[in-house]
Amino acid sequence: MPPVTAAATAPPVPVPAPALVSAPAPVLAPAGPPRPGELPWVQARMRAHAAPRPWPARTVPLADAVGLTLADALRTPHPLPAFDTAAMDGYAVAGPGPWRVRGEVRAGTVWAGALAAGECVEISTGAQVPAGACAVLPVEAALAGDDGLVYGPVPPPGRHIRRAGEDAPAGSLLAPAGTPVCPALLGLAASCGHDTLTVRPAPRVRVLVTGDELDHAGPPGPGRVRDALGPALPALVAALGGECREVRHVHDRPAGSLAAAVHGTRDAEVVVVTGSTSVGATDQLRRLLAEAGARPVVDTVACRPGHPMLLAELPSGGWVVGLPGNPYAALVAAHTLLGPLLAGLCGRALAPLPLVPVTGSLRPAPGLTRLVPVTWDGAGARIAAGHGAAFLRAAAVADALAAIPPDWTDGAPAPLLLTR
Ligand SMILES: Nc1nc2c(c(=O)[nH]1)N[C@H]1C(S)=C(S)[C@@H](COP(=O)(O)OP(=O)(O)OC[C@H]3O[C@@H](n4cnc5c(N)ncnc54)[C@H](O)[C@@H]3O)O[C@H]1N2
Ligand code: MOO
Repeated sequence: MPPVTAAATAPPVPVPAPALVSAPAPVLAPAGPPRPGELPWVQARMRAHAAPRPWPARTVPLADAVGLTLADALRTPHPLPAFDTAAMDGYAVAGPGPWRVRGEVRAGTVWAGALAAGECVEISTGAQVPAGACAVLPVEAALAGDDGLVYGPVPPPGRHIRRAGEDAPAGSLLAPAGTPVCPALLGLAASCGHDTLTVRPAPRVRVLVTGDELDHAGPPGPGRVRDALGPALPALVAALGGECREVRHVHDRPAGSLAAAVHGTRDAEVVVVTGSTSVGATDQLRRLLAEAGARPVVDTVACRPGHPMLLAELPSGGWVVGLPGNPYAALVAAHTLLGPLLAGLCGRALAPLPLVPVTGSLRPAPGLTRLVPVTWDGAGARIAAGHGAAFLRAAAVADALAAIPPDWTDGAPAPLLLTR
C-alpha cells in the first residue's frame, strides 16, 4: 500500500500564547507529560512554516536556479511539442500505400511542401511532419523498392506522430510557484524556451554555537565536550533549504556576548543559536530575546527530546531559532522549526509527512510526540538503537525521524520526516 500523508493539517487546538521567559520548570523525566505552554509538535511545525512572509524573488540564469524555489508559476509560451513531430525514424505517409518518396526531412529542418495521397517523405525522429502526412511508418515496417516506392502496412491515422500541443497547449501552467527547482524542472524550463527563472533564494543562516565547555578540535579535554553541532549544522541547514554563511562560537560569559552576536548578524534572514535554551545560569537566550523585544512564535514544544526549542522574530524582521544543546535534541528541533521556517521563507509548502507502520520498542508518552530515528525499507520503519537526547548514533545511520504519537503501539503508523 502506498504511504499516505499524515495529518499535517490537524485541526488547531487552542494553546496559550508563547512567552519567551518562562518560569523555571521542575526537572521532569524526558518522557513525562507535557509542561504548561508546550505547543503540540504538529502545530509547532505549522506555526514555524506560517510565520514568515516569503522572501523577495529574483530572476537568475537557469544554471543558478537549481535548488532554489520558483517564485512565479512556470508556463510555456508556445505549445509543447511546438509542431507535429515524428516519433520514429521511417516515412511520413499520406493516404494508402505504396507511397512515392518525395524527399527527406531531418530533425531541425522543415520540408516545406505538402504530401498528396500516395506520397511520403523519409523522416527522422524529431523532425517536423509535413502537411498532408497522416502517420509515420517505422523504417522496420517499410520496404523501399528500386521503383522509388515504399511498401508496407497502412498505419492508422496519427500513428507515431506527436501532435503540436498534445503535451501542453500554449500558456499552460507546468509547475506552480513554490516548486523546488530540480534538474527536471530546469530541462522543462529550457524546453519552453526560458533562459532565466524567477526564484526565491535560499535564506541566509548564521549559526551561533554557545557553550564554554565545548572544544572545537580533537578529543575533548577533562570535563569538556567536543562540539558536535558546529560541524553538523552547515550541512543540515543546506539540507533544509538554507545557505549557512557562518558558524561562530560564542562564549557563555560575559553575559551579553550572545546578545552582541545575535544583533551582529543582520546580513542573515535566520540566526540559529545552539544551547542556551534552558533555564540554567548561563542559558541567556530567552532573556536576551525578551529584552530585545522579540516576538515569540514558538516557545517550547510538547515533544521529546528537544522541548526547549524556540522560534522568535526580532524587531528587525530577522528570525531566531533556538536549538537545545543536546545534539540529537538539536537535530529534532531543527527538523521541527528550522526546516518549516526556511520553507515558509522560500514560499514552499510544508513538506507532507508519509505515514508508515513503525515497529520497535518505545514507551509512548501521554500528550507528547516522541521523535525517534528509524531505518526504513520502503514498506515499514524500524526504530534504530541508540537514540538518547545527547547521542547521535541512531540518527547517524537512520533514514528518517518518526514522530511517534502518544497513542502509538508497536507496528502502528507514524509520520516520517525523511532525513536522507
Ligand atoms: N532545570 C532544567 N534543566 C534542564 C532542562 C529543564 O527543563 N530544566 N531541560 C534539559 C533539556 S531536555 C535540555 S535539551 C537542555 C537544553 O539546554 P541548553 O539548550 O541550554 O543547552 P546547554 O545547557 O548548553 O547544553 C545541554 C547539553 O548539551 C551539551 N552541548 C551543548 N552544546 C553542544 C554542542 N554544540 N555539541 C555537543 N554537545 C553540546 C552540553 O554540554 C550539555 O551536556 O537542558 C536540560 N536541562
Ligand atoms: O531532552 Mo532535551 O529535550 O532536548 O535533551
